[in-house]
Amino acid sequence: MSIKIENLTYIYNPKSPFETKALDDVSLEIFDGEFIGLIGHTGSGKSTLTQHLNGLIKPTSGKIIINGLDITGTNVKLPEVRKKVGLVFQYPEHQLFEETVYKDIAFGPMNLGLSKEEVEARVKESMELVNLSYKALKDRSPFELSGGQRRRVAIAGVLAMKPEVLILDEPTAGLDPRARDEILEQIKYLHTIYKNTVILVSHSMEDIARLVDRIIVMHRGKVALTGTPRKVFRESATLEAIGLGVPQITYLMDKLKQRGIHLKDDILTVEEAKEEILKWIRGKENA
Ligand SMILES: Nc1ncnc2c1ncn2[C@@H]1O[C@H](COP(=O)(O)OP(=O)(O)OP(=O)(O)O)[C@@H](O)[C@H]1O
Repeated sequence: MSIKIENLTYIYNPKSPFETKALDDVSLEIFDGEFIGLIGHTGSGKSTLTQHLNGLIKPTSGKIIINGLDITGTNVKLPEVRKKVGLVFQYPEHQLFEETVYKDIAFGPMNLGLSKEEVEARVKESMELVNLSYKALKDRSPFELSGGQRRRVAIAGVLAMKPEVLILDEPTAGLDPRARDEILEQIKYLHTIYKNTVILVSHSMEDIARLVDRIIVMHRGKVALTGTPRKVFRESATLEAIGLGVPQITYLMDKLKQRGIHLKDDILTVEEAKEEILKWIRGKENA
């Protein structure tokens, strides 16, 4: 599914002393099957933007067109939009409410009016996708599980709806590094098998650089930069000016360049850096 955002502005508490312009004339396009990383400082407008994409918030002005349909129009059926655009909120486990893992994950598909068998198949499949054992956990209370497992249950609940657009707002916030890496790898895996459109919101360049096709950087309610991770990381001065660091490896490569050691320009991972540095050493030895 493709998403087109045209001149989107959103103001919280308009015409009051608490008025805040959270989005300021944002225009951008997200293509079918893209894996997007939406990055920005706290308060830059990321959550406000994502909540517009399934109609949770109506724009102050501007349009959101999903697969050709303007979802800000008056006669649009928002439940239909929400079947297609799944949003995993920040700390989604706070919204778990059923007494068993099964019931929680089944809640969305049941509301779609699917048969009992289809609901069960979807619960099983989505639990497998987030690496939760169906057999061992389906009858447990979500509240007995670890933080990482509860997060997975909440993500599985959205996956069970089979959304064509999957939006995850800081899905790893508050998790330990291992749980964070596992969840990010699973999201990447999901995208490779389903080829759906994925928007992953994050504070951290480091976390998402390896995963996404394109990064959109938000700053004070506007799009500050957009492009492939390699292209965006070349803008290290702009990123630093808005208080977003580049991955450590990019920083290190910049420092080497300043000392006259010119390696490939757009290194993203430690493996690539290792290869380039070894190549450089071999070049020196043979010189
Ligand atoms: N419910 C609300 N009422 C009033 N102002 C709000 C509300 N939600 C967000 N804002 C303000 O809108 C601006 C954008 O906030 P938003 O939550 O969209 O940013 P964000 O980039 O998602 O931040 P974070 O990374 O902390 O989630 C901020 O100035 C924020 O204080």
